[in-house]
Amino acid sequence: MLIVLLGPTGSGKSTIEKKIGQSGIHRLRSHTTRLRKPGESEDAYYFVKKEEFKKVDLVESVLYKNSFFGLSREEVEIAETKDCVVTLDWNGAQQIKHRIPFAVTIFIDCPMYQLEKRLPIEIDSEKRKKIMEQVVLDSKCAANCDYIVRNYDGQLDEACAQILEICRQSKKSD
Ligand SMILES: Nc1ncnc2c1ncn2[C@@H]1O[C@H](COP(=O)(O)OP(=O)(O)OP(=O)(O)O)[C@@H](O)[C@H]1O
Ligand SMILES: Nc1nc2c(ncn2[C@@H]2O[C@H](COP(=O)(O)O)[C@@H](O)[C@H]2O)c(=O)[nH]1
Repeated sequence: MLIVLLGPTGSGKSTIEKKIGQSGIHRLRSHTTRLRKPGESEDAYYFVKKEEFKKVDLVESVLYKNSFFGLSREEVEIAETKDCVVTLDWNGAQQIKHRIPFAVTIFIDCPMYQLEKRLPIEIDSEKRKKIMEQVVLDSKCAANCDYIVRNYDGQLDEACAQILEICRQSKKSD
């Protein structure tokens, strides 16, 4: 079973991945050529050089902000026997939907004003404006996802419970 999370920055995708991980949902690890961000955990991705990335057997890949991201066949195969979650952009999610019939896409929804409040305080107004413009673009894919789950402020437990329920129902209908 493979759950693919999508949603704008700050909607809570990594927080949800961690929380549903406590219920036994395994997080798949993507490869990327981007550098590790300060404070980012070492296992957030397989951080690799472009030459190495090109050699990986990938099920899907995208070029995003000058860096490559992709999910390897080896990672996807884990989802054949285990309940798994991965966060992808819309382009990658479409590729996965074509190739992995049991993948379920879930858009994580949050109101704009809450997303803006969740942005780190040090981000200046110019950058905030750009990020929020991208939020509008990223939100357009919601209607094409299999499910939309609200992760409004204070509703993390409810959001995770809904995702676990979707996982249960999807396995039943397989
Ligand atoms: N239900 C919620 N209520 C309040 N705060 C939340 C909730 N869910 C997540 N947050 C907070 O919102 C912030 C952004 O969450 P997170 O990093 O999980 O988002 P994301 O979608 O993974 O973002 P990005 O795409 O930028 O990596 C974090 O500070 C997190 O603690
Ligand atoms: N198509 C894919 N998109 C991916 C993958 N791993 C992450 N992502 C998406 O890339 C951007 C940037 O991520 P960040 O860690 O730099 O914030 C974000 O939209 C992720 O959802 C992947 O394997 N394939």
